[in-house]
Amino acid sequence: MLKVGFVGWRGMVGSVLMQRMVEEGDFNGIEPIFFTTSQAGQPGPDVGVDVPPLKDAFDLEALKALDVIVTCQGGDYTKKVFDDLRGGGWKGYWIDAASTLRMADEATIVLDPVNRKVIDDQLARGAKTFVGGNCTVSLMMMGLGGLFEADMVEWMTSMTYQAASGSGAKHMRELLSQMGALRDSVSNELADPGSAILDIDRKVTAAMRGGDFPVDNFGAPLAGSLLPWIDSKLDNGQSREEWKGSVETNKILGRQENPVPIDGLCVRIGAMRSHSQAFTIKLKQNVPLDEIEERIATHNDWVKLVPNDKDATNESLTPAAVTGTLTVPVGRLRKLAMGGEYLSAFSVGDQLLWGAAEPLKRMLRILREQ
Ligand SMILES: NC(=O)C1=CN([C@@H]2O[C@H](COP(=O)(O)OP(=O)(O)OC[C@H]3O[C@@H](n4cnc5c(N)ncnc54)[C@H](OP(=O)(O)O)[C@@H]3O)[C@@H](O)[C@H]2O)C=CC1
Ligand SMILES: N[C@@H](CC(=O)OP(=O)(O)O)C(=O)O
Repeated sequence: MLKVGFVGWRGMVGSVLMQRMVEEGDFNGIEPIFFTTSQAGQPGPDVGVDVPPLKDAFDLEALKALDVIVTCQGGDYTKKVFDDLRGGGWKGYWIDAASTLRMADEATIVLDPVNRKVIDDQLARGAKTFVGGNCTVSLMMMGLGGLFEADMVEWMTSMTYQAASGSGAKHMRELLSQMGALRDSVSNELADPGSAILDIDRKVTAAMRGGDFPVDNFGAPLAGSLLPWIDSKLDNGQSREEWKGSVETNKILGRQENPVPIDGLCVRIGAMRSHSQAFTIKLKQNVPLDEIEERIATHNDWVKLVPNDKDATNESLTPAAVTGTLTVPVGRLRKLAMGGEYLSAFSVGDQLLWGAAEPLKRMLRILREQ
């Protein structure tokens, strides 16, 4: 039986992973051992099978006894532990949600509905390090995988609308606090249907700019606004999140030699945990729309085509509709005014499911099936 260590299981991504593994009976047939950076010795979580008390996540000897380590603890933990473990001769499988190792030669980015062949090839070569992709990248690939599979894409832009959860639990709470503060700033006016909307707007704007508006985590108002920068700045003016769109997509596809150019702007908006993206896709050829739709819809079991009309779009192609589900709707598909090779598309996906936990859960299954 595989001895599998879980680190970061009580964080936001880890909790979603635990929930999905329990739902699908994934703790049966493995020996799970839970680790912590702060609660060693306390009882482990209830996952439907007996588990020992929590072990110290920095105890290299305890980690070395494992066949597989699954970590959702974050990049700092990976940096602290991974090299020492490998340097100490550990040859087990490392499955990680953090970005730290993604672009390392030894690492394979996992998204098996899209790149199962790449994963299998890497396993056959003896690869042991598997990392979940960036959330916007994984969600884009789940939606548009059919176009990449058919090698139809010459280049693509992705303009993102990313949820607060991508920054962590504290940011989700802050977004709600900001929403509450805006509402509270005009509660009297809202109770009076005759109050002037421009007065409401003025007060809300003043509240948003006020010194006591809660911005400790985002550093600026998000509720009632947006933030067109995610992560750090690179020398070429891209944000790191924008850079990942190209390098990670091409690595997932195993196309580092002949990459598809992908670029765009990444924007934080006031959604809770589903990321949305608008795409402009330059096709290699003027392919009819029905063939494009067929390619997209049949690529995997989770992508769902949404007809390009208002009711269907507002019903199915929104964070409100998608959050908490594995469905990745793709809609707003139409040829753009620039010509028959220019396609628009819009997709939405739960950032904690396909964007983070689900690819890791499935990678563990792949290892078990070997
Ligand atoms: N692939 C992707 O797209 C994504 C990847 N990530 C990655 O996952 C990592 C973890 O992210 P996330 O889950 O948001 O991190 P969290 O901050 O929710 O959790 C990280 C750790 O914080 C500790 N912790 C301290 N207090 C609490 C508390 N009250 N509740 C729960 N945990 C607590 C836990 O460690 P302990 O038990 O040891 O104290 C936990 O494992 C990120 O750093 C990132 O690298 C995140 C989002 C998307
Ligand atoms: N950066 C993403 C979330 C994330 O954790 O990405 P990564 O796994 O690439 O660091 C966001 O803010 O929405």
